[in-house]
Amino acid sequence: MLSTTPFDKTAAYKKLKTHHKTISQKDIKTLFEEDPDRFKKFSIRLGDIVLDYSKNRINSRTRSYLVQLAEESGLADAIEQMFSGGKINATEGRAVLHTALRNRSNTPVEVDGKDVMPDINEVLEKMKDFSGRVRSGNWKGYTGKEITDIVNIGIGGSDLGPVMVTEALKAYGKKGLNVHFVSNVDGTHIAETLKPLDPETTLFMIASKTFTTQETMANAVSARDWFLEKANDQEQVKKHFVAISTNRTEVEKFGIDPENMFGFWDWVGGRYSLWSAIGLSIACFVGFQNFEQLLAGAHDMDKHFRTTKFERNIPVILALLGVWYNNFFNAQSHAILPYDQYMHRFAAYFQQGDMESNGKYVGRDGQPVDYQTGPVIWGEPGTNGQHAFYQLIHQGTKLIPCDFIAPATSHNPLGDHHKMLLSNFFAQTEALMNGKTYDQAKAELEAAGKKKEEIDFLTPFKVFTGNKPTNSILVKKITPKVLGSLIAMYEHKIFVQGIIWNIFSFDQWGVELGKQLANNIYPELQNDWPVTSHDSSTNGLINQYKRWR
Ligand SMILES: O=P(O)(O)OC[C@H]1O[C@@](O)(CO)[C@@H](O)[C@@H]1O
Repeated sequence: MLSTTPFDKTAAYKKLKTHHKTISQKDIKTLFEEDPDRFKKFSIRLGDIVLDYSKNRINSRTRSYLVQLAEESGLADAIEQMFSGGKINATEGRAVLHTALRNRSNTPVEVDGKDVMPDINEVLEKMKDFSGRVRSGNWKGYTGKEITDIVNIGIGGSDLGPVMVTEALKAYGKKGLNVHFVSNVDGTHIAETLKPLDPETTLFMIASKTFTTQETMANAVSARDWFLEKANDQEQVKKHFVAISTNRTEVEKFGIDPENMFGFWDWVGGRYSLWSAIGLSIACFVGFQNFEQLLAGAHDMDKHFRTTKFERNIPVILALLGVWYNNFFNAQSHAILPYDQYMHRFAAYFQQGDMESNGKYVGRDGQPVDYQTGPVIWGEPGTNGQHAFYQLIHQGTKLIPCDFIAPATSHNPLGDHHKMLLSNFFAQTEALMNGKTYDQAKAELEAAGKKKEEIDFLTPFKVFTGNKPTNSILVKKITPKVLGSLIAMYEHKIFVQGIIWNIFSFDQWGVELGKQLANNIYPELQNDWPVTSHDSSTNGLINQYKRWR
């Protein structure tokens, strides 16, 4: 198990506490006035990605103390333990090796003394063959027709990654091959999805690491019923159902041909699994070569993360800035704002990635921590967010550090749209930093010819305090490779923060209690008798439901 000094017991923490008192007296605009060359000092270029973190409440001293915090937290060892298959998921006794799934260097990675790369490559070959057959039309349905629609049935990490990536890479999708995603146990989700589809040309991918998740199994049974209603022959299931899981026994019990099973391993966390066979819908949609580019991009970021000194290390810098605001400025959330409509599910993906990893209150020593851990992650694409919640980010009372992400080139170069989009991308971080002073607001109202009493009344509402921290991540274009690097960048940011907060980032015991209680209530809903087994609120709600249904 990793031995690290608890966060608030490090020497760096004490230095940062003292430093915070002085640096927080200066706003970011002043820091730029003192050192106009900040962009050069506080930006990092990695291939087609530039991270500009100069619009933050930091100077070189802040950065050096934050880097010291990372060093004191044992980060260097922790990184090596992860990449080399150490069982750092201690409460489940597992390694954490999503990095092996995209280890395009193919260097050996051992788990329990066995190199896992041959198994990984075998599954990749199977994915390549299968996706090639589906895309070429060689995989036929039970009436001999080609597949036109793929339905991925899964939830959490067995859904969010494929959804996000197939949306972000829609420009690479194969015409005539549609992907759909069913996750919610709410019957509406599968009912609405299947309405326009034809069982003869629909292929279901049942994606579930455990193959026991209630929502996924319920949806899988309903999908099979829908299919058999028309096919009316159990024998035909194997032409329209494949399974993606670690649980062969449950896959066979469901009735899916083991030949049609794409396996992965317990050292792949659900929220880190899109690189595994869980990415089969991605490979079918964008083609296996583009899926390999996605892996290659992530591998580039892995190599950067594993070999670059912390002050020039993109995931480490992002993680340390997050700790700076989370733990020294009491920011409760972090916004991810992609200025790219195809990336509209990117923030949602990292709601699970970040909050299921670092939404923990018990430290690695088994004791409750006495400091803040994982932030709330949220966000929407720009420019939509500007018309929804930027009011609060600009003039609210809460500090919300934001990551702005944008591609220099669009997949849809239509007129001046992209220039308009990027003008907003550049302007927002400038506005959040500089704000607008009282005198500037007043002068604008005077120039607009407003009367004195109106100016005196309105001016305070038009003042922007500024000094709102942002990171800008500018990429050349959202390609499979760049996207792979961006996803891995945030994965490693999450990892670094978990090490610094001295928590276990790769289990998710917090999702169990709700499931357990739902399993107790579900049988109570099978009849009309009033329930009395819960508190008055739960009893009251269940009994009102029974009266209404
Ligand atoms: O892939 P599966 O085993 O069906 O789990 C689905 C999701 O359920 C969880 O909430 C764990 O129970 C997520 O961690 C996971 O991604």
